Amino acid sequence: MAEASRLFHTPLIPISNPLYKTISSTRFQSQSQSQSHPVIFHKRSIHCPASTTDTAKAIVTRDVPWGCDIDSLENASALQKWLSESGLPPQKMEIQRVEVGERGLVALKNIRKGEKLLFVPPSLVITADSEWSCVEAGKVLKRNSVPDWPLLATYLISEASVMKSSRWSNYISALPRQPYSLLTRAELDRYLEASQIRERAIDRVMDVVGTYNDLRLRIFSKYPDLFPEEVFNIETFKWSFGILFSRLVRLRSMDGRVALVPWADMLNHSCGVETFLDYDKPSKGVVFTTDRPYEPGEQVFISYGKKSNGELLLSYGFVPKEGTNPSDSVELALSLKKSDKCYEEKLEALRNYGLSASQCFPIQITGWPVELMAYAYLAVSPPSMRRQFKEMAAAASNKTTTKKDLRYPEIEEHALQFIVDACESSLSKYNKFLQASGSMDLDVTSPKQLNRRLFLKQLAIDLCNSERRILFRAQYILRRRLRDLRRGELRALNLFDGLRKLFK
Ligand SMILES: C[S@@+](CC[C@H](N)C(=O)[O-])C[C@H]1O[C@@H](n2cnc3c(N)ncnc32)[C@H](O)[C@@H]1O
Repeated sequence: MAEASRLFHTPLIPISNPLYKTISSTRFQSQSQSQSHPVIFHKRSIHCPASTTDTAKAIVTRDVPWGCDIDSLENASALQKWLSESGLPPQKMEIQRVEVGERGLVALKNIRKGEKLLFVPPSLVITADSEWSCVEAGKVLKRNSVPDWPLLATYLISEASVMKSSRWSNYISALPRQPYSLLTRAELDRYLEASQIRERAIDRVMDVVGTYNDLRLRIFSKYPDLFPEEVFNIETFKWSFGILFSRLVRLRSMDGRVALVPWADMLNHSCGVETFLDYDKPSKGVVFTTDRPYEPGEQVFISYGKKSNGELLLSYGFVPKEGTNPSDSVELALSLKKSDKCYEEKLEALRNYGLSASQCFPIQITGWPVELMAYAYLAVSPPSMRRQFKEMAAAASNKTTTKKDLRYPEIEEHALQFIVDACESSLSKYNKFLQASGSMDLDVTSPKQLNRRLFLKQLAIDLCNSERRILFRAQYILRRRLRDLRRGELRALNLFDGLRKLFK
């Protein structure tokens, strides 16, 4: 099984470091649509006293290049040229406009299965140890032990702000100006209303906002010459975090370091391949090994990991075609009923195993986890079964190794019906969203905003359809089980009746 090379579940801020604890209470003021538009800085000097290059001391007098439109190939060609001049060996692929993923790497020659490709040298890889154009800014962040993610996010902004003086300027210019991997709160409310992935997306935005606020409070405000607010602000942080979410990789053979790997990050994801990026010690470069052959003209893919469509949307801003992702799953929320006579007892049992009164379980097209059934048993069990609450809660938790596959025939029908009802209620949200999406207001003034909205709307519809499909399937299987169970009970009843009559 290919392990995900990409790392996007890492907490942005290690909890152990109190300085960078997430501010979970951070409130959003609707960060609004402007988030995704290039931020333009005028005539603001960044005082960069110990910079390595003369030009890095430069005064920022022009607009900062915050990437490009993702369908523009001009910047991608400049990137390709710069990379080969900077030590990237000759490649069997080049950046082209592609059908899947806008820009991607396309085979120029026959590529065999099992062939190693790329060989990006460490000198062309961006890590937390990369040199800063503004040396002093880097020193301040390191002195404050800023973890890798926020450090790299600040690094990207800092390098972008010195434009051509940064050695990464060709790379930064080719990055997308509008990463779709970090949506605004308003967008999440509007488009992800039906999906449970919305909660995770909100947490992610909160983490980014919290991280920025911490950095601002504890570092940026103390060094305004190094980190002027016109440059280091929440809009630019959302941009840089959006880039990190969709492009950062964890290189397992480089001690698990997280890195931006120019060129390699032009590879798009396919659910049909299992190969991923890693550092290759013998060749001293970042490579991947193909798991299928490619002909000239074919787009070459890697795997971003075994992720559901919702997770792919969350981190990368795309949804694979319906039915093409074998790792797809949907979160189904189950809740204890407040009217349950044993509500408090059940809740206590759940809490003892780190669960709560409302819990999500992943459902796949092939089935659901045993923990979901255990939770359903607990939710429907009558007071007479209170002695079993503890074992049910334990089995509902994935943190224990106790017997999971519990069966309580006396309440099985109830438990199955309970899950069917949860599917029903979830499906009605999807149906409502899909019905409403036809009349969704897309009346915006700027064409760029309109593009973004249309794009997000389509993503939301695709996600809804794929999640709904899994729920329909689960509901179908559950209903069949219920029918069989009821038929079995009826047959047993008839048999019992027949025997009674016989003995009369
Ligand atoms: C690591 S980058 C890959 C290069 C990217 N296509 C570019 O032009 O910069 C990841 C981004 O590529 C796009 N992408 C990757 N795989 C995709 C796919 N299977 N379908 C649609 N978009 C994809 C998404 O926008 C994602 O955020």
